[in-house]
Amino acid sequence: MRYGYFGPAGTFTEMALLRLPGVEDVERVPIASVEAALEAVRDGSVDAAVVPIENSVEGGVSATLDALSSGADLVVVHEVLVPITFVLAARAGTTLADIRGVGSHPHAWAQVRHWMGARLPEATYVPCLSTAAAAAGLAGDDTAYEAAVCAPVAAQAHGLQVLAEDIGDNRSAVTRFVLVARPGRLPEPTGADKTSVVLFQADDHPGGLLELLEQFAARGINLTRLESRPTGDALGRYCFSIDFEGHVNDERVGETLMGLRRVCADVRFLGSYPRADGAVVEVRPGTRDTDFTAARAWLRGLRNG
Ligand SMILES: O=C(O)C(=O)Cc1ccccc1
Repeated sequence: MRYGYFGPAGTFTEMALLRLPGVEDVERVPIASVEAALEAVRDGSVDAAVVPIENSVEGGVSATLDALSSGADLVVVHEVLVPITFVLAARAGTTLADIRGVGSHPHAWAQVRHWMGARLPEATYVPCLSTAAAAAGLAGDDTAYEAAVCAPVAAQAHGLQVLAEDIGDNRSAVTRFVLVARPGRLPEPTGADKTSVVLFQADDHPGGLLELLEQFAARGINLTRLESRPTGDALGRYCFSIDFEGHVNDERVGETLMGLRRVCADVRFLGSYPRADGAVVEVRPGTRDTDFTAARAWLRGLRNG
């Protein structure tokens, strides 16, 4: 098996990949952007790819959400949660006073803003493709920045000096990563599963979002993430990217998806997969599989007279 990941080596995404079960037998292929990593899955050059999707501080990773909601269908087959610790790294001999520019990934920069405001208020942010790419840049001598915000492993891998440790504004920051594959066999239901979809509505109308939410509420389904993303067609046109508890094989999830299919112009199914936190889904009274099958049998009886 070949797994692509948002690289180069030393990104937080590589750490997520290393936490996957059976990774010892997997060939790891670093790919410099999320879009290219997902495209490599689509064109078959890798079997699956790991990308960041959601951050407990910054919210959804737009590049991932947008690349999953357009183009050929892909599905999430696994999720991984990684606690994130940032360091400020620089070439040997650099002091805080020498730093004019700081290179990093936009999601990393957003999570160290307060630290930077307090300790390096004059420093300019230099956007880089990833935290590890920012660190790798410092291994050469021609960069528009003197320090990088990256993972401790990336600083170490490039022989950089760590000027400050644990500089994240929120010490309990966690990023959620997903393993994405071409549609095929679904992961088995475990009782602690999540399902992801992107919902497109035909038009903009009062109560449009409520109509979607009602489908979930009526079947006792708890949402774990809800984001609106521009469709790109026109200003004000949005789709909804949603994660919710349950597996597509659960009756209540199947009924919800059918309800959504009726009221949406398009429902893009992004997979059912085991939850990384293992939290068992609490099924509300009246929404168990047996409740749905009994209700269906009752209706069949009515129709048969
Ligand atoms: O740039 C990286 O190392 C990534 O994997 C993306 C990222 C950046 C910041 C927090 C979590 C993931």
